[in-house]
Amino acid sequence: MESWKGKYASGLRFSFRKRYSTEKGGTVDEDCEVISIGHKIGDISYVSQEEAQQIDQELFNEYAYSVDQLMELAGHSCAVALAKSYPLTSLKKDATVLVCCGPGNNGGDGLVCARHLKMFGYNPSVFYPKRTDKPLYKNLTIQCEQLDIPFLSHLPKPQLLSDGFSYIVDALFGFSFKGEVRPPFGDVLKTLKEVTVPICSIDVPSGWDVEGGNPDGLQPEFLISLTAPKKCAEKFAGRYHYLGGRFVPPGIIQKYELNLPTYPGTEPCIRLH
Ligand SMILES: NC(=O)C1=CN([C@@H]2O[C@H](COP(=O)(O)OP(=O)(O)OC[C@H]3O[C@@H](n4cnc5c(N)ncnc54)[C@H](OP(=O)(O)O)[C@@H]3O)[C@@H](O)[C@H]2O)[C@H](O)CC1
Ligand SMILES: [K+]
Repeated sequence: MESWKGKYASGLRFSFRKRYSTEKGGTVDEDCEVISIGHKIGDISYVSQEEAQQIDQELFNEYAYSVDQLMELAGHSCAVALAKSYPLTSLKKDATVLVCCGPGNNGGDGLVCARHLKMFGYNPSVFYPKRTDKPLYKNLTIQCEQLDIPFLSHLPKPQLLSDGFSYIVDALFGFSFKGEVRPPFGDVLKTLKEVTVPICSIDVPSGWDVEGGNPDGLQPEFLISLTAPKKCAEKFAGRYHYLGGRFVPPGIIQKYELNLPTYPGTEPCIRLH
């Protein structure tokens, strides 16, 4: 398993060896590397809502990425992490998955993810209740439709969802979610809370405060943090936590003093726990 064991991305990097005492009186050594000053050794960074939005804007404005590019990389990393966590062979034969997409870029990640899941042999459907007219979203929608990915006109009841899908991808809201949830998404989140199949959240579990979480909200089994985990991810208690969106340049890592694990080989995502 390529899970994270205290290795960090590039930046001001140095390595050292930590020695632990064991209960039986022996010692265990652990090789560690750290980048940047200002974080406790071994800590991974959890960014605030403001930092996440600043990093996002810098990627577009200073580093000249387009949203389409980053969304494609982000959504692809989500599909890969999902395929690692829920391999086709572990699912019922038709491998049906529902991707619930919100009105912003988190929803766009969901549309990209649905397309890649289809390419990987899964059988995704999309629920996308609040659409925008922006060409990017229209194109992502057409790309899914051209792959015969069905778009549901309404969200079925929890029992039907639990019977009909192996897991549900939550791409409703990401790091720009603020305040009390507004219609029609209150009903959507209420339904998702009642399903018995795993909920898999992209970037932020929807309905959670981006920094404080939400103890009464969705409790996803899977979370993929994009770019860097948001503060609320410290409260994530599910089974699979991945980091994806392998596009953060060293300049951003240094400026924001991000301690992030090194992605192995050519992987677009890495399991944190
Ligand atoms: N740099 C990266 O890591 C990238 C991440 N990506 C993904 O983008 C999202 C953030 O996208 P953004 O468009 O900024 O915002 P969201 O998708 O989180 O949500 C915005 C929409 O949600 C509506 N909203 C906000 N709060 C509420 C609420 N309380 N109730 C209902 N609706 C709400 C908001 O509506 P407004 O009326 O307020 O405008 C927006 O419509 C990030 O998390 C990643 O998933 C990019 O794909 C690539 C770069
Ligand atoms: K989400």
